[in-house]
Amino acid sequence: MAKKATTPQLMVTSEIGTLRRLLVHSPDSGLGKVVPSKAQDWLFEDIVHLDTIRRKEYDYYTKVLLYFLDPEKVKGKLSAIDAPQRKRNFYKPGHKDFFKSDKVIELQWLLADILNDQKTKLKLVASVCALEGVAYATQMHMMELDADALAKLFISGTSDDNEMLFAPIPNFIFTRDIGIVINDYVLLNKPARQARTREALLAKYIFFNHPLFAAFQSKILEIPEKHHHFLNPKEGGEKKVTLEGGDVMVVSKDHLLIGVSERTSWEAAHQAINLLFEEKVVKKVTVVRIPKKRDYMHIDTVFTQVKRNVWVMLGNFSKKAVKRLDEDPVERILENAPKKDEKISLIQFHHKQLGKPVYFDNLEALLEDISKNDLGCKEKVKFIYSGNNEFPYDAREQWTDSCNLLAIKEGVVLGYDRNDKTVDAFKHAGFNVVHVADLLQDFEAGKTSPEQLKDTFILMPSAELSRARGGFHCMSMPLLRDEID
Ligand SMILES: NC(=O)NCCC[C@H](N)C(=O)O
Repeated sequence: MAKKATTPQLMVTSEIGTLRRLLVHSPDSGLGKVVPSKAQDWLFEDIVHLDTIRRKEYDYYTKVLLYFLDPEKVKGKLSAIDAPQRKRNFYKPGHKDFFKSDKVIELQWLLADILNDQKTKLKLVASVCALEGVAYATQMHMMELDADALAKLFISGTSDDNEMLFAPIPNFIFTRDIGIVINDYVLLNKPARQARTREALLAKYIFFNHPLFAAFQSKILEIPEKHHHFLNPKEGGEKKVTLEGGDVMVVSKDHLLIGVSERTSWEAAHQAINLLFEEKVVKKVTVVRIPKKRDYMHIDTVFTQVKRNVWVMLGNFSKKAVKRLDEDPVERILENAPKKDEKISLIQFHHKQLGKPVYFDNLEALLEDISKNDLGCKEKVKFIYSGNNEFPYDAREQWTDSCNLLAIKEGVVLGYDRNDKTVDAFKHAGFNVVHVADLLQDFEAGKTSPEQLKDTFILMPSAELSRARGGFHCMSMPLLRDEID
């Protein structure tokens, strides 16, 4: 793709405008190398079965994305693509039959592209080897590899002759967390966890070197560390500047949400606000502070947007939960005393009145304000709750990403098929629910089309994927969405 003239387009002004272009990464062989003793360090909840996660789960995601964003690649061809003798070659970056879409863009493909340039190759080999403590002789050997083999090695950690040279980066499938497009800017991430450091390095090289982003070089933003941070005696302490894309949501062209969470620090939110206001990227930033908990990780694990007036969220941050505490003083004292970090707090900054922030009491109040005041929505704003807000399904289903949905166009979302109570709540709210396999069959049979779909929850198989602890919002980095009027 590097040498082809592509129309470089980067523009995301909402969470729900029709998706036109995104970055993805399909599960590579590194996921099949996660061992139980490293699963937690590598941020997986369990080990996964590679063939199942690919063939029975993620490949459906690829197909449905292509059907919506780049239909010529798949329309009328699905049974041939999936024929056993084709050995999934369509889905394998580096294979001659790979789908090579410039709408559903595979990161490994972009990485191989930039590695065709000798100077970039030299720099990136040196950087990866320094990061992973690779011996000099191996580094020299890596310089001999061709671009496809090297890209594969950088991601999976394993060479073509099956030698594991360094750890895999199994979380690279969660492309949301490598960077975020805000209007026509790209904000690069600073991962909080060691296991995701190589992802950030590869992403940085791709954004600064791939022709797809050539026109946007001055708009790639890196969050600065604090001045003289290296002199700070508290290494790894509270003041670390870390920010991951799951904590950044572009809810309108003027308004950005930044989560402060297990992964994104106050310090990073602070630096990002200054930078974005300085560059005039947005006019308003709301900081959504959530408890630092593995269950919640990023703000997109507790809420996402479905339509202008519909949101899915976890009931713990609802006004009902807040009100219940207000009405029962004993509970409030008990709730607040031992773990005051357990509540959500919402503070909104306007670039012209930085000293006068606006506070919201609960998540619904903020989301309703966005729907009505940022998006001009006249209809009643609706909230669909994880697990239909019934204990214990609310917590169980949030854990398996009931709140982490990807809007492929307004009202049409992709989510896991295992969150039964949440799906029931969607039905109750008037949404159609369809399994992706049936939907693709209907597309192929011409019974329906992406354009015809409205208010639909597309059920995606999830037994293995959910063990990696992220949903389709996490598995997508939108580059281009239509503006919503
Ligand atoms: N945006 C997201 O919420 N991403 C999910 C990342 C899951 C990954 N296993 C992690 O723990 O970083």
